[in-house]
Amino acid sequence: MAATKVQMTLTKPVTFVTGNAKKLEEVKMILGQSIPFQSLKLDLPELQGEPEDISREKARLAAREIGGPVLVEDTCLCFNALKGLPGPYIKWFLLKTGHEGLNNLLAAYEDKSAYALCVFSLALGPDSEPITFSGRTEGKIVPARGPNNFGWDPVFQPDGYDLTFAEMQKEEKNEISHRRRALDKVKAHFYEYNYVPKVVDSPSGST
Ligand SMILES: O=P(O)(O)OP(=O)(O)OP(=O)(O)OC[C@H]1O[C@@H](n2cnc3c(O)ncnc32)[C@H](O)[C@@H]1O
Ligand SMILES: [Mg+2]
Repeated sequence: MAATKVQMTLTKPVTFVTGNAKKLEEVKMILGQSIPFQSLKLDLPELQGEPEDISREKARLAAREIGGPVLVEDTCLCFNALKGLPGPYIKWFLLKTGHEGLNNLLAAYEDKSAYALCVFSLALGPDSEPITFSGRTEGKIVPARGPNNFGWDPVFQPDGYDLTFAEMQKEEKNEISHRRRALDKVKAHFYEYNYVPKVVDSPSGST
């Protein structure tokens, strides 16, 4: 028996709202042609709370601003020794204390393990409840290595690699990153609900 699929045609293209050009660059590289989207540079408020709640609220604010379907994301860098902090507050910690300060935060602890967490939220409009998609990459905090052109990339070394995110080729980071893992879920959602026709990643055997 054929499975019934919910069909939700989007009347307007999705707008990815972010104030961060580097995020946008990675989202474009990761999504390629799979999900058509437009982008808008807008600095949304830095909210407090649990990562999913922050991301969801960000989407509500963005959808109100745009009046149509939006995608936003919030990124956390979580230190296990600090029970997940700085987490969603990493932007300010990085800004105020720099890469060295992030290392110093862990000076009193043996455990340097950390994880990068990216939470995307999709809101189909100002009155729709946003849906979240999380991606996580495990690693550790190390003294900065590599080019300093995207946030905390120089101090994050993913598990199983000798390179920090900053030392990796972009393609390599995008294969294993928190952002990639979250976007795989976003893509699956778009395909499942037929927002867009599936043009890539066809399951083997299908045409
Ligand atoms: O407008 P938005 O999308 O919120 O962009 P933002 O720069 O304010 O981003 P966040 O609020 O999510 O804060 C996350 C912080 O972590 C940084 N960041 C985000 N993703 C990163 C990544 O993949 N590698 C390194 N740093 C990253 C980013 O530059 C911020 O300082
Ligand atoms: Mg932000």
